[in-house]
Amino acid sequence: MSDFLSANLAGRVLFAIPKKGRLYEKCLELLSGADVQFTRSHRLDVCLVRNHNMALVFLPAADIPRFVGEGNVHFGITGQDMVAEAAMNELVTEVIELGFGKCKLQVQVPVRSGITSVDQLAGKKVVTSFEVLAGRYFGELDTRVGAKENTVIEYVGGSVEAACALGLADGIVDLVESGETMRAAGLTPIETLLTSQAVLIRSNKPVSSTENAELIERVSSRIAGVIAAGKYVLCNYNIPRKAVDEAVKITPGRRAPTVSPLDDKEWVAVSSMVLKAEIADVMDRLQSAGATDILVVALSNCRV
Ligand SMILES: Nc1ncnc2c1ncn2[C@@H]1O[C@H](COP(=O)(O)OP(=O)(O)OP(=O)(O)O)[C@@H](O)[C@H]1O
Ligand SMILES: O=P(O)(O)OC[C@H]1O[C@H](OP(=O)(O)OP(=O)(O)O)[C@H](O)[C@@H]1O
Repeated sequence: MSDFLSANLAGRVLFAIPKKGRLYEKCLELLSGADVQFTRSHRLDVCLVRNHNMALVFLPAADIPRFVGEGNVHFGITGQDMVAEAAMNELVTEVIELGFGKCKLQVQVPVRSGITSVDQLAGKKVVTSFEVLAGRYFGELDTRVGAKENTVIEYVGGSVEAACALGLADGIVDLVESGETMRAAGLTPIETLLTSQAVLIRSNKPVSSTENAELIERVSSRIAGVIAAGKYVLCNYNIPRKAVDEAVKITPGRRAPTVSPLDDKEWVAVSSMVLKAEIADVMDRLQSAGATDILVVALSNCRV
């Protein structure tokens, strides 16, 4: 790290971001939505934030839980799977589930192996990048089934799905999202160890100054706003006054909908936040209740 950087890091809030991989682009979108301004120079994994007393530290997603848990950085974004694998659940607090990087950690075996239950893997060989979680899981399994020999857990850093075909393993423990990688490798899932998504975590160690504690709070709250904006739309419509009670039940909003008078005494205008995933159904029900001019507006940001 340059002398300039180390001198300027002192006293700043440190925020860890995955340096590449599945979560990287989404994290950049979040930082932009939260107006965290920075320029990442080509070779550097630390950069100063221009508009806050903060620096970003770009780290492998797997290392972020430990850095946050041990208090080397104040907060960060990583996967729940990484927090569990690093055994850092007690040392960090999950502040926000971010809704991306969703996947499952599954035990998989070759379709042609005929294995249908994890019990059949006891005493055999399992390859994984999640040696802690897999080790704990198969350790308990070995005890439960009274295996004569312990299941062997072998670590590989990537391309785990190739292990069975290469004769290295009887089964693997790996992440699955669409299932494409698993199917292409001729594998099938027989057990789910955990489900995961990206999370904002903060260290349980105390923050040295009130200003820094407030800054962590402010940036977390901005990120929560960006995430909420992605989940909700704003639904505006006109409805006869006599039907407004029914309409409000359909669009109760987060706290309560805004109901405003119109120039026509018999009608009111309603504005309410609605979950994006439910909007089509909500529009159908509003129409049946007598609503007209139903407009749905995307939110680019919000504070909830
Ligand atoms: N296929 C996937 N779909 C969704 N999320 C995933 C998927 N694979 C991994 N993730 C999530 O993204 C996190 C980071 O995974 P990724 O494979 O990008 O890590 P990495 O090993 O640091 O990057 P790289 O593979 O580029 O070295 C995982 O811990 C998991 O939470
Ligand atoms: O179910 P799918 O949608 O196919 O995704 C699963 C794949 O994604 C992850 O690997 P990634 O592509 O991140 O590369 P890696 O093997 O380098 O970790 C994971 O390890 C699987 O291989």
